[in-house]
Amino acid sequence: MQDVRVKICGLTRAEDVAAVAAAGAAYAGFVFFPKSPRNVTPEQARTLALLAPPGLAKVALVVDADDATLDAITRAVPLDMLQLHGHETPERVQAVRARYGLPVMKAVGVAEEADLPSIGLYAQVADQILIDAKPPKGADLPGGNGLAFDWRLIAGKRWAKPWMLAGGLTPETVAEAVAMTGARQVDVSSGVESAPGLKDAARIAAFVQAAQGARAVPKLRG
Ligand SMILES: O=C(O)c1ccccc1NCC(=O)[C@H](O)[C@H](O)COP(=O)(O)O
Repeated sequence: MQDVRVKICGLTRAEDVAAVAAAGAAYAGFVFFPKSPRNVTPEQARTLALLAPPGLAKVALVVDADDATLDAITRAVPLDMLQLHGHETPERVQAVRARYGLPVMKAVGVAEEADLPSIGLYAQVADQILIDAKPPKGADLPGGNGLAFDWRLIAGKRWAKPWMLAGGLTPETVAEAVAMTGARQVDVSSGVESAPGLKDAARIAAFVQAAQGARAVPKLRG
């Protein structure tokens, strides 16, 4: 069975890229959201992306970004994927895929059973789905809040596209999350930081090691 693939999101410094590459993560995420402590400009992201070794996929995370914003990001940064983390409609997902020719991962927030149909809906149009915890009402950030959802909601579920589990994961919990949900890909931000926006190389290494050592044992639901 293949290793669980890991995405470390919200890199802001050259040493973060080095730590993510050294740990063996599959994806490096850059956040373009001014209110975030992890926000980077297209120029900063370009500098960081150019440090990534071959095999480390560079992902730009945007929130309800218009074409002008995406034009600026995609022109500046060598990217492998776009992550749409706002209220983008399925039509907008299709339009972004067509305009930029990059795979698109759509984030879907989950807090209860009623949130699950959206995953199937977006799986029809996106290349990947990020299944994340729904942000609390009034939160400043639509993601990256370090909050987990009840993993039992998705245990044993299958979707038509590859998906990634996110939300409040840590080096200490990721193995249990993988075992419970059957995730083959996981995404983390707060759980590998020493302070908001400050990535911790030791926690990144511990997270990747724990994720890759985990084995999915999904419980099938009736
Ligand atoms: O990380 C941010 O600051 C952020 C800002 C705006 C939208 C999304 C954001 N992060 C989303 C991510 O991809 C996170 O990795 C994911 O939500 C999990 O975050 P965490 O619970 O902190 O591990």
